[in-house]
Amino acid sequence: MTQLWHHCHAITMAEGRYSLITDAALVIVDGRIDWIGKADDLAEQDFEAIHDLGGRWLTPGLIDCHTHLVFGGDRSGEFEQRLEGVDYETIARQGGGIVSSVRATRETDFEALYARAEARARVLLAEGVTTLEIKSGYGLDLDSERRMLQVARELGRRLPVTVKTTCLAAHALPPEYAGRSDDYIERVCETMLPTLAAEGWVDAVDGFCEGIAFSPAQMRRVFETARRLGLPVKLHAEQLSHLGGCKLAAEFGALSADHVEYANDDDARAMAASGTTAVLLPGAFLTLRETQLPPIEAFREHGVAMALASDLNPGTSPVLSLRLMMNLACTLFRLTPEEALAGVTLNAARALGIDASHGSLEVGKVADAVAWDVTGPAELAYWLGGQLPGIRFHHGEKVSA
Ligand SMILES: N=CN[C@@H](CCC(=O)O)C(=O)O
Ligand SMILES: [Zn+2]
Repeated sequence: MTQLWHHCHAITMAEGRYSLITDAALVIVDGRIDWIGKADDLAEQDFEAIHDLGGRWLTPGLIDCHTHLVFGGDRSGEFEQRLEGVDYETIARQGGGIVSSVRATRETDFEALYARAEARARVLLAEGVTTLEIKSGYGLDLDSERRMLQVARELGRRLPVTVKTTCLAAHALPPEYAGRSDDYIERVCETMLPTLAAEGWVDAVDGFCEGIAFSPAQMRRVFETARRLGLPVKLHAEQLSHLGGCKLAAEFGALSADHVEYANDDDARAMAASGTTAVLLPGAFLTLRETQLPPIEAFREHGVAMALASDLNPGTSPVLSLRLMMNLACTLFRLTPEEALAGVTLNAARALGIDASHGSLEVGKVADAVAWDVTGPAELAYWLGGQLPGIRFHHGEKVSA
């Protein structure tokens, strides 16, 4: 089907910059952008559908490239503990944290997991998200990890959103492997990843490289397995300390290294050389009251693409707003509003390995877009989250939340 979208100002985000086209028009053919430019330059032609965007500002659809939005239970009790001064690592070492979400998720059946995840996803979609990355990592056994990934895939089937799944079996040590982390990594590499990959549930592989999770050597084993399976990798790296996760990610050509508060100039050089995107997660930074800022200047200096994501999870980032992350990235990390918008569009697409087809309003890319009722692009980072009025398109289809 051939559509005309006109009467708008297009913020294309080509090359990660606004690359603004005022009084723009787009021709959409079968859900992809076939032409984009000044409306005055568009040749006369017939269209099956015409959308007058009423002078709104049109951006690429927002991409949340790091979420754990499938999980059972909640961790509000931990929130109270942290307010009483018990830190995240201590709670994890006491058997709480991720493992408490594992217990709750293992006890939750598919339909209940799906219902809770759908409710969270709908809030993000209402804010303008058109692509979601969703991780496993609260199952930590084959059946529960599979169920999480199946819920993620089902969200992409039932909702107007593109879902990319990531297997995060190397998220934490399950209770039944207490004191035997190498044995668990063996189980992940020899059984869980090959099985879940062969069944088609996995688009990428992730891990948590941290003192309270897995070592660089253990993550190396997981990455070698992912490489053998032909799967791209990403890594929760340098979140609470500097262990060398960013360098390992860069060595394996990872799509992204995420959190990266404790990354340094050397890490930035290595990530720039490997094309690894830095995924900044200000929701976790704020929730944990972290004080170590990610090396933003080093990322800028070495040309490391910076993405932003909600990191929606019950422990470190119980947040239901990607646009709030844009504001926090500006306010806490001093990104510019333009960098923040690139962080949730083209750079987020890079972090998922889909920037050939997503993340900017350019010919050949999917027609995922939002026509915002704002006075200009800076407003998208200015308002602290919440649903701004606008029209959302997914693959060229006008969709409600
Ligand atoms: N750090 C590791 N994983 C999540 C937290 C998971 C949890 O606490 O439930 C994160 O990205 O912050
Ligand atoms: Zn995470």
